[in-house]
Amino acid sequence: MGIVEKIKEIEQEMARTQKNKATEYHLGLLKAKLARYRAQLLEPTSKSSGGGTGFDVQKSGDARVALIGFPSVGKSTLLSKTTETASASASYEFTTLTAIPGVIEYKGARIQLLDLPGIVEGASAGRGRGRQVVATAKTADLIIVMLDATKSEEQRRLLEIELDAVGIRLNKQKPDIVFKRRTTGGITFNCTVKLTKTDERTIRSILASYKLHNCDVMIREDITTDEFIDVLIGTRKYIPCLYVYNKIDSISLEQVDKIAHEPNTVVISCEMDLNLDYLIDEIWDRLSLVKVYTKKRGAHPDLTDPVCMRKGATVEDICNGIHRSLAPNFRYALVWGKSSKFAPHAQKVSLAHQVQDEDVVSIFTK
Ligand SMILES: Nc1nc2c(ncn2[C@@H]2O[C@H](COP(=O)(O)OP(=O)(O)OP(=O)(O)O)[C@@H](O)[C@H]2O)c(=O)[nH]1
Ligand SMILES: [K+]
Ligand SMILES: [Mg+2]
Repeated sequence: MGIVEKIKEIEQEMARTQKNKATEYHLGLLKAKLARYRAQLLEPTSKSSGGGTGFDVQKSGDARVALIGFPSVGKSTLLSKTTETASASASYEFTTLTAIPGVIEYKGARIQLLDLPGIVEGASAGRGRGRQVVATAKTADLIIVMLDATKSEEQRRLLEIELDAVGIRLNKQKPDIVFKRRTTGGITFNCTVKLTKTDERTIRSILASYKLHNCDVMIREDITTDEFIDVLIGTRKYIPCLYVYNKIDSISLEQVDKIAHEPNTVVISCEMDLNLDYLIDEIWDRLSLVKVYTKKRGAHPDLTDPVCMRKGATVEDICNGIHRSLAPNFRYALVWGKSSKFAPHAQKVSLAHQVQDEDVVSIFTK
């Protein structure tokens, strides 16, 4: 029996099994099995079997945003409207057949926007180019799930299922679990909160089913069985997501108003140029970018060419972004701005110092 059939079989068994306290343990085991088969299916061991990798587009700029959606929702139209790159758009489905990168320049950041082919239900299981599309989504810093405002709500859930199947967790934080493999010593299980959605027995049996007999598990959050499996598998990607409803020119004002109030949602019309500036501003926000100005000794800071970094970036990241010879020869840096302890004066800092938006940094080398 192939992996796909095995997956089907487990899914059927799970659907047959009633969800209650008595079956929780059994369902947990099935989930673990399912996750293992899915991982096998999606991460082929030999390169030649293909399918598991995304489109071969070089990452560029400060962050990557991927456009995911069904055919003809307006992905290419959005790329053409917001970047210098033109991507063919047409009323027929599957106009776009490959990944097309464009660049949004905004607040000193260069954001790569990736137009992708439309996907259909079952994309993650290898239908058409769908698998390549969802694999590419995994490389993004932000995913835009693009939807047609004139179509049913169902489309959103279907896309979420496809992304979930390749291990993408949208708008979720990595669960607060520390998991360490050991070579001896058995299983050490610690929990700092009361577990209401899973229990120690289920977790221990999942560990056993993965043949993990020596490890430390520390759980610091009221997690579900699925979340535990996610951390165990370790290849999950936690990516922020914006739901963008296009074509609001074709629905009523009441409908627009209702959609716009959903969380993580932006409503636009590419054709009528509605709300596109707001969308770009939201993209910038969700990427959690910070910009930092560099300053040479004795000179004014260079305000025309900021260095763009992800939130949490350190002085070391800045060094590496400028030139790889910088960090090895680093002596100290001076930082002005929000991250300086002595603001408005400078603070002398080391490589590990975390910068904040709009800081000015001077780097001193040996
Ligand atoms: N009414 C309306 N139509 C739009 C809007 N934006 C795009 N369209 C139309 O929707 C159709 C599909 O647009 P595309 O940009 O090709 O869509 P796509 O998502 O890239 O499609 P695929 O590449 O085939 O997956 C075209 O006929 C566009 O003119 C909009 O804001 N309102
Ligand atoms: K199209
Ligand atoms: Mg297209």
